[in-house]
Amino acid sequence: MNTGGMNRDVSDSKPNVRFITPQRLNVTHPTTSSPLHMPVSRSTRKPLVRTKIRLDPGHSALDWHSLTSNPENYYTKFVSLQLIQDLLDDPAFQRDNCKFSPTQLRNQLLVQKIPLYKIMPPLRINRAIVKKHCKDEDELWCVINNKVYDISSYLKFHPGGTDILLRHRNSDDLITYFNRYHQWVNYEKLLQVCFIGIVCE
Ligand code: HEM
Repeated sequence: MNTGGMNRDVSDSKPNVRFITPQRLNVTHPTTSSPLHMPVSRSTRKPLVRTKIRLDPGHSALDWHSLTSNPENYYTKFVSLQLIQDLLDDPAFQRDNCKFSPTQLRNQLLVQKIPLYKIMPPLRINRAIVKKHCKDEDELWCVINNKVYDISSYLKFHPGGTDILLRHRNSDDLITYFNRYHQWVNYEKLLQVCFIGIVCE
Protein backbone atom coordinates (compact mmCIF):
# COMPACT_ATOMS: atom_id res chain seq x y z
CA MET A 1 0.00 0.00 0.00
CA ASN A 2 1.26 3.44 -0.86
CA THR A 3 1.68 5.36 2.41
CA GLY A 4 2.80 8.51 0.59
CA GLY A 5 6.12 8.28 2.38
CA MET A 6 4.51 8.72 5.83
CA ASN A 7 5.61 5.34 7.21
CA ARG A 8 9.00 5.35 5.58
CA ASP A 9 11.61 3.39 7.53
CA VAL A 10 14.14 6.06 8.56
CA SER A 11 16.16 4.02 11.04
CA ASP A 12 19.23 3.93 8.82
CA SER A 13 19.02 7.45 7.39
CA LYS A 14 21.21 10.06 9.16
CA PRO A 15 19.53 13.26 10.32
CA ASN A 16 21.01 16.35 8.65
CA VAL A 17 20.30 18.65 11.59
CA ARG A 18 22.09 18.19 14.90
CA PHE A 19 20.61 19.46 18.12
CA ILE A 20 22.62 20.08 21.22
CA THR A 21 20.50 18.78 24.04
CA PRO A 22 20.68 20.62 27.39
CA GLN A 23 22.31 17.57 28.97
CA ARG A 24 25.26 17.91 26.65
CA LEU A 25 25.88 21.56 27.53
CA ASN A 26 28.26 21.74 30.41
CA VAL A 27 26.78 24.81 32.10
CA THR A 28 26.42 24.98 35.84
CA HIS A 29 24.65 27.68 37.77
CA PRO A 30 25.88 27.99 41.33
CA THR A 31 22.58 28.27 43.16
CA THR A 32 19.80 27.84 40.66
CA SER A 33 19.30 26.34 37.25
CA SER A 34 17.26 29.30 35.98
CA PRO A 35 18.91 30.69 32.84
CA LEU A 36 18.10 34.23 34.05
CA HIS A 37 20.10 33.83 37.20
CA MET A 38 23.26 35.97 37.36
CA PRO A 39 26.25 34.04 38.67
CA VAL A 40 27.37 35.23 42.10
CA SER A 41 30.73 37.06 41.98
CA ARG A 42 33.37 35.18 43.94
CA SER A 43 35.90 38.05 43.74
CA THR A 44 37.69 38.71 47.01
CA ARG A 45 39.09 42.05 45.82
CA LYS A 46 37.90 44.99 47.87
CA PRO A 47 36.18 47.64 45.74
CA LEU A 48 38.15 50.89 45.49
CA VAL A 49 36.68 53.76 47.47
CA ARG A 50 35.97 56.64 45.11
CA THR A 51 36.69 59.89 46.89
CA LYS A 52 35.55 62.88 44.93
CA ILE A 53 37.96 65.79 44.82
CA ARG A 54 36.84 69.37 44.30
CA LEU A 55 39.06 70.91 41.64
CA ASP A 56 39.72 74.65 41.66
CA PRO A 57 37.73 76.68 39.11
CA GLY A 58 39.43 76.63 35.72
CA HIS A 59 40.97 73.19 36.30
CA SER A 60 38.51 70.88 34.59
CA ALA A 61 39.44 68.30 31.97
CA LEU A 62 38.15 70.72 29.33
CA ASP A 63 40.34 73.53 30.67
CA TRP A 64 43.38 71.23 30.49
CA HIS A 65 42.45 70.30 26.95
CA SER A 66 42.19 73.89 25.74
CA LEU A 67 45.40 74.84 27.55
CA THR A 68 47.39 72.00 26.02
CA SER A 69 45.92 72.47 22.54
CA ASN A 70 47.50 75.90 22.20
CA PRO A 71 51.14 75.47 21.06
CA GLU A 72 51.99 78.97 22.33
CA ASN A 73 51.56 77.73 25.88
CA TYR A 74 54.26 75.09 25.59
CA TYR A 75 57.30 77.06 26.76
CA THR A 76 55.31 79.35 29.03
CA LYS A 77 53.14 76.91 30.94
CA PHE A 78 54.59 73.39 30.66
CA VAL A 79 58.34 73.42 30.14
CA SER A 80 60.74 76.18 31.11
CA LEU A 81 63.66 77.16 28.92
CA GLN A 82 65.79 77.38 32.04
CA LEU A 83 65.08 73.72 32.71
CA ILE A 84 66.17 72.79 29.19
CA GLN A 85 69.28 74.86 29.62
CA ASP A 86 70.11 73.04 32.88
CA LEU A 87 69.54 69.67 31.25
CA LEU A 88 71.79 70.49 28.32
CA ASP A 89 74.54 71.57 30.69
CA ASP A 90 74.31 68.45 32.84
CA PRO A 91 77.31 66.14 32.11
CA ALA A 92 75.24 63.02 32.89
CA PHE A 93 72.57 64.12 30.41
CA GLN A 94 75.23 64.87 27.79
CA ARG A 95 76.75 61.41 28.27
CA ASP A 96 73.38 59.64 28.01
CA ASN A 97 72.45 61.59 24.89
CA CYS A 98 75.75 61.45 23.06
CA LYS A 99 73.96 60.32 19.89
CA PHE A 100 72.72 63.86 19.47
CA SER A 101 75.03 66.59 18.33
CA PRO A 102 75.08 69.03 21.30
CA THR A 103 74.92 72.12 19.09
CA GLN A 104 72.09 70.70 17.02
CA LEU A 105 70.11 69.76 20.13
CA ARG A 106 70.70 73.21 21.64
CA ASN A 107 69.52 74.80 18.42
CA GLN A 108 66.40 72.63 18.16
CA LEU A 109 65.35 73.19 21.75
CA LEU A 110 66.46 76.69 22.59
CA VAL A 111 66.31 78.46 19.22
CA GLN A 112 63.66 76.61 17.20
CA LYS A 113 61.83 75.79 20.44
CA ILE A 114 60.76 72.35 19.28
CA PRO A 115 58.71 70.68 22.04
CA LEU A 116 60.47 67.82 23.81
CA TYR A 117 57.76 65.34 22.82
CA LYS A 118 58.63 65.96 19.17
CA ILE A 119 62.32 65.12 19.56
CA MET A 120 63.01 61.73 17.97
CA PRO A 121 64.41 59.49 19.32
CA PRO A 122 63.28 60.77 22.73
CA LEU A 123 65.86 62.21 25.10
CA ARG A 124 67.34 59.78 27.60
CA ILE A 125 67.01 60.76 31.23
CA ASN A 126 68.67 58.81 34.02
CA ARG A 127 66.99 58.14 37.37
CA ALA A 128 69.33 60.47 39.27
CA ILE A 129 68.14 63.40 37.13
CA VAL A 130 64.50 62.37 37.62
CA LYS A 131 65.02 62.26 41.41
CA LYS A 132 66.63 65.71 41.35
CA HIS A 133 63.49 67.16 39.78
CA CYS A 134 61.01 65.14 41.81
CA LYS A 135 60.56 67.61 44.64
CA ASP A 136 57.24 69.25 45.37
CA GLU A 137 54.22 70.89 43.76
CA ASP A 138 56.45 73.38 41.95
CA GLU A 139 58.67 70.77 40.40
CA LEU A 140 57.33 67.27 40.11
CA TRP A 141 58.81 64.87 37.63
CA CYS A 142 57.62 61.30 37.63
CA VAL A 143 58.02 58.10 35.66
CA ILE A 144 55.09 56.26 34.12
CA ASN A 145 55.93 53.15 32.16
CA ASN A 146 59.54 54.26 31.74
CA LYS A 147 58.49 57.63 30.35
CA VAL A 148 59.53 60.74 32.23
CA TYR A 149 56.93 63.49 32.69
CA ASP A 150 57.04 66.83 34.40
CA ILE A 151 53.56 66.76 35.90
CA SER A 152 53.88 70.02 37.88
CA SER A 153 51.48 71.81 35.53
CA TYR A 154 48.99 68.91 35.56
CA LEU A 155 48.80 68.49 39.36
CA LYS A 156 45.89 70.85 39.93
CA PHE A 157 43.99 69.32 37.03
CA HIS A 158 44.25 65.77 38.35
CA PRO A 159 40.72 64.54 39.13
CA GLY A 160 42.16 62.31 41.86
CA GLY A 161 43.72 65.33 43.58
CA THR A 162 47.22 66.68 44.15
CA ASP A 163 47.93 64.89 47.43
CA ILE A 164 47.86 61.35 46.09
CA LEU A 165 50.43 62.22 43.42
CA LEU A 166 52.69 63.97 45.89
CA ARG A 167 52.43 61.05 48.29
CA HIS A 168 53.63 58.60 45.65
CA ARG A 169 56.18 60.91 44.08
CA ASN A 170 59.18 58.84 45.12
CA SER A 171 57.97 55.68 43.43
CA ASP A 172 60.33 54.42 40.76
CA ASP A 173 57.47 54.09 38.31
CA LEU A 174 53.87 55.16 38.97
CA ILE A 175 52.38 52.66 36.53
CA THR A 176 51.13 50.24 39.21
CA TYR A 177 49.27 52.98 41.08
CA PHE A 178 48.11 54.47 37.83
CA ASN A 179 46.63 51.17 36.66
CA ARG A 180 45.08 50.49 40.04
CA TYR A 181 42.91 53.60 39.80
CA HIS A 182 42.32 54.14 36.12
CA GLN A 183 43.82 51.78 33.61
CA TRP A 184 41.52 53.27 30.96
CA VAL A 185 43.02 56.78 31.11
CA ASN A 186 45.17 57.63 28.08
CA TYR A 187 48.02 59.27 30.00
CA GLU A 188 50.25 59.48 26.92
CA LYS A 189 47.76 61.78 25.22
CA LEU A 190 46.81 63.68 28.37
CA LEU A 191 50.40 64.32 29.39
CA GLN A 192 51.92 64.80 25.96
CA VAL A 193 53.04 68.36 26.72
CA CYS A 194 54.59 67.18 30.00
CA PHE A 195 56.79 64.58 28.32
CA ILE A 196 60.53 64.97 28.93
CA GLY A 197 62.07 61.73 27.69
CA ILE A 198 62.56 58.07 28.45
CA VAL A 199 64.30 56.57 31.44
CA CYS A 200 67.73 55.13 31.00
CA GLU A 201 69.40 53.32 33.88
C1 HEM B 1 50.29 61.27 36.40
C2 HEM B 1 49.48 60.63 35.63
C3 HEM B 1 48.02 60.55 35.92
C4 HEM B 1 47.03 60.98 35.12
C5 HEM B 1 47.18 61.63 33.74
C6 HEM B 1 45.78 60.75 35.80
C7 HEM B 1 44.55 61.06 35.32
C8 HEM B 1 43.36 60.84 35.96
C9 HEM B 1 42.06 61.02 35.39
C10 HEM B 1 41.77 61.47 33.96
C11 HEM B 1 41.16 60.70 36.34
C12 HEM B 1 39.63 60.69 36.17
C13 HEM B 1 39.28 59.27 35.79
C14 HEM B 1 37.81 59.01 35.65
O1 HEM B 1 37.01 59.70 36.27
O2 HEM B 1 37.48 58.06 34.91
C15 HEM B 1 41.89 60.36 37.53
C16 HEM B 1 41.31 60.01 38.72
C17 HEM B 1 42.01 59.53 39.78
N1 HEM B 1 43.37 59.28 39.85
FE1 HEM B 1 44.70 59.73 38.46
N2 HEM B 1 46.05 60.15 37.01
C18 HEM B 1 47.41 60.00 37.10
C19 HEM B 1 48.09 59.40 38.12
C20 HEM B 1 47.52 58.88 39.24
C21 HEM B 1 48.22 58.16 40.26
C22 HEM B 1 49.70 57.82 40.20
C23 HEM B 1 47.32 57.87 41.21
C24 HEM B 1 47.52 57.13 42.48
C25 HEM B 1 48.65 57.08 43.13
C26 HEM B 1 46.04 58.39 40.80
C27 HEM B 1 44.88 58.33 41.51
C28 HEM B 1 43.66 58.75 41.07
C29 HEM B 1 42.44 58.69 41.86
C30 HEM B 1 42.33 58.19 43.29
C31 HEM B 1 41.41 59.17 41.05
C32 HEM B 1 39.95 59.29 41.42
C33 HEM B 1 39.37 57.96 40.94
C34 HEM B 1 37.93 57.89 41.13
O3 HEM B 1 37.20 58.87 40.92
O4 HEM B 1 37.54 56.79 41.44
N3 HEM B 1 46.20 58.99 39.58
N4 HEM B 1 43.23 60.43 37.27
